[in-house]
Amino acid sequence: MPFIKTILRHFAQYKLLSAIFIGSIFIEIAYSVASPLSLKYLVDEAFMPKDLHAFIFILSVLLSGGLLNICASAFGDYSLGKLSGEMIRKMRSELFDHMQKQSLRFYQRFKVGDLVTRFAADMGAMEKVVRITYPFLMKETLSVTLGLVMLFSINWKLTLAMLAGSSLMFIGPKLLQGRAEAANTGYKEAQEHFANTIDEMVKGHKTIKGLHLQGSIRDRARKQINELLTFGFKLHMAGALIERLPLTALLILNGIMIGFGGYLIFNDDITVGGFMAFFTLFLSVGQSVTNLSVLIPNLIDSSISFRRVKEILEQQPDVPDAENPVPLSSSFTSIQMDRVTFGYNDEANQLKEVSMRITEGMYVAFVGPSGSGKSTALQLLSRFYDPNQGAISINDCDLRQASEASLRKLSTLVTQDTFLFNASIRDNLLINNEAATEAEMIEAAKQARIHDTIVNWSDGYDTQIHHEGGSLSGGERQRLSIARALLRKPKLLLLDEVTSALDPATEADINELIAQSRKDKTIISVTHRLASVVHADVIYVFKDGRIIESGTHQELLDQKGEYANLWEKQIGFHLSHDGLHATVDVNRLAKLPFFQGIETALLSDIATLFSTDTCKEGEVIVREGEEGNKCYIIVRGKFEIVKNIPDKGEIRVAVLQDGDHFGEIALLRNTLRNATVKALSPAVLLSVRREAFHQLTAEYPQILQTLQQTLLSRM
Ligand SMILES: Nc1ncnc2c1ncn2[C@@H]1O[C@H](COP(=O)(O)OP(=O)(O)OP(=O)(O)O)[C@@H](O)[C@H]1O
Repeated sequence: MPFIKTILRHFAQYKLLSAIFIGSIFIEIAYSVASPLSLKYLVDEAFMPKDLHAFIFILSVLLSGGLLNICASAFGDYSLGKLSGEMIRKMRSELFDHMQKQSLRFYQRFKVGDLVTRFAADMGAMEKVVRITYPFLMKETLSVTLGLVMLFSINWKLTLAMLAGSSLMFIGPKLLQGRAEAANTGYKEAQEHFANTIDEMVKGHKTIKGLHLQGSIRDRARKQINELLTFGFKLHMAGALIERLPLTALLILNGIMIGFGGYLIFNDDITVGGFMAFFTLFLSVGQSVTNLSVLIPNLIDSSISFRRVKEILEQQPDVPDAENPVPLSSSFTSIQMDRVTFGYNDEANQLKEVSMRITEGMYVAFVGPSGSGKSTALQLLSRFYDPNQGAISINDCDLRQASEASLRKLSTLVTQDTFLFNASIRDNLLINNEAATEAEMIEAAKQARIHDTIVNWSDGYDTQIHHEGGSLSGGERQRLSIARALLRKPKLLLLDEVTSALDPATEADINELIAQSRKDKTIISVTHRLASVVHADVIYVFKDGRIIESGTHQELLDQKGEYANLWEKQIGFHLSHDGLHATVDVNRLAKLPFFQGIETALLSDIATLFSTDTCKEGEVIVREGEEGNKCYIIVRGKFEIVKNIPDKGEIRVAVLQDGDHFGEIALLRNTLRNATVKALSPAVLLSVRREAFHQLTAEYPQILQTLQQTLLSRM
C-alpha cells in the first residue's frame, strides 16, 4: 500500500526515534512469544521432574523479561507519539500549503464541503492509522512471524497442519474486500454530498428562503441522509463479516489442533509441556492473525482517505511561482496586456487578443455589456490566472516571472465578493499590514465612508465579525474592503464593481475618493455605471472578450459606437440622494423601443405614471409562471433572467443592468411571466402598472395602438 510506504519513508527521517520504536516492539513481541514457550520448560523441566532450582530459574527469567517489557513499552509509546505526531503535523501543513498555492480554478473545482471533509474526516482516518493501526500492524505481523518460527521449532508437523487449516481465515475477508471498498467509497461520497448541502444551506440561507427553496433543499438533504444510511449499513455489515469470519475459522482450527496434537502425544512425537506451549502460542498467534484481519477495514478506510488527500496534493497550481521570482520595484510605471487570450476552460475563450498599456497615474475604466470579459481582464491583471496566449507585464516584467509578494504589495484588487475574516473590524483592516498605524486605519475608514458606522457600533473597531461578515449589509462589507485596500497603500488599485452595492450618496463619495486617489495611484475600475467613468483618462469598451473601442468619454461619444449606445441607455434618469425616489425624462422614455412613435406630450403623462421600486440583492422581482401586470426599467442595479428548463433546472439566460427594461408585454395584457428576474445587487427600478397605464390609454387610445404595433412586431 502506498500509504504504508509513505509512513515508512517518514519514520526513516527520524532514525533514533524509529530505532527506539522498533527496538521496543521487538522486546514486546519477543516477550509475548517467549512467555507461552516457558510453559514447555515449566512443565517438562520443572513440574514433571519436580525440580525447584529449574522452577526458580525459569520464574526469575520470566519476571526480568516482564520488567524489561514494561520499560520497552513505555519508550515505545513515547517514540510512537513523537513519530506519528510529527508525521501528521507535516501532512496537515503540506496539504494546507499546497491548497494555498492553488489558483481560483482549483477552488471552483473542489467545493468547500469536499475540502473540509478531506481535512477533517480523511486526515482523521489517516491519523488513526499512523497512531494506532500501523504500529498494531507492525506488532501483530512480527508476532505472527516470530510465533510461527517458535511453533515450527516445537513441532513442525502440527505447525504445517495448522497452517493448512489457517488458509480458511483469509479466504472470507479476501472475498469481502471489494464489497467493503465500494461501500466505503460510497459512504465517503455521501458524506461529501451532505457536507456540500449543509454548506449551501448555511451560506445561501437567504437565497433559499427568498426563492422558497426549503422544500427542494430538504428533499435533497433527505436523499443524501438516506444514502448515508444505506452505505453506512453496507459498510457496517462488510466490516462485521470481515471480523467474524476469521473467528469462525479459528474455532475449526482449534478442533484440528486438539485432535492432531493428541494423536502426536500418543505417538510420543511431542511432550505434554510442548503441546501446552504449542497450544498457548498458537492461540496467541491466531489472535494476532485475527487482529490483523480486523485491521483490514481500517487500512481500506485510510488508503481511500490517503488517495483523496493525495489527489489534492497532486493538483498542480495553474498559476505557479517562478523558479527564481523577480521582485517588482516598489514604484509603479506601467502595466501592459500584450495580445492576451484566455479561457477558463477549453470550451471557449473569454478574452481574445486583448492588448492595452496603462501607465503611472492613469485612471482607466473597463466598461461593456455583462459577460463581456471586464472582470476576467482585471483578474488576469492581478494574476489570479495566467493567459493562455500573450503576456501581461508590470514595469515591463512578465507577471509569470514576478514574485507574488512584490506584486501584491504593488497592486490590490477589490472585488464585489467581499470576504471578511471572523475577527474584529480592526484585525480585518490591519490584516497582514503591520506597518499601518491606528491613525492611518481610521483615516482609511473615513475615506471609505465607513468610520462613522463603525464608531456607532457598541464595540467600535473591536466589533467582532461573524459568519464572514454576513451580518453586515453589502454596502458595509464593500466599504470595509475598500478601507482595507486603501490602508495597504497600493500603487495600482484594481476595482471590480465596487460601488454596485452602495447607495447613490455613498457611491458619489467613493467616486470622489477615487478621483482624489488619482494623485498618487493608478486606478483601473470595472463598472457598468458610465456616469462614474466620465473623467477617466481612458475607457476600454469590452464586447465578447475583445476591446472594441477605447478613448476618453467624449471621444467615445463622438464615435457613436457601443459606448455611445450604452451611455444613451443610462442617461435620463434622476435619483434622489437616498436612492429611494427615481424619475425618468421624457426623452429617455421616447428611446424605449415600445414607446417609439408616441407623442412627447403623451410621454410626459406616461412618465408621471412610473413609481420607484427598490430591491435587495437576491430579491426576486418577477417570477416565472406568475401573472404580471407591471413593466420595469432598471435605474441602477444588475438583474439576472433565469428560466426553468426541464431536466436542467434554472438556467441564466441574460443579465440586465442600468437602462435595461423588462416585462413590457404586461402593459398590453395579462400573460404569465416567461422567466424569473432576480436582483444581483441592490437595485432601483421604475415601474408602471397596467391598470394605471390603461387609465391613460382609455383617454388616448392611440398610445395603446402604437404600443400594440411595436410589441407585436418585436415578438
Ligand atoms: N470562473 C469562471 N469559470 C467559467 N466561466 C467564467 C468564470 N467567470 C466568468 N466566466 C464567464 O466568462 C465570461 C466573462 O465574464 P466576466 O465576469 O469577465 O464578464 P464581465 O464583463 O465582468 O461581466 P459582469 O459585468 O456581469 O461582471 C462570462 O461568460 C462568464 O460567464
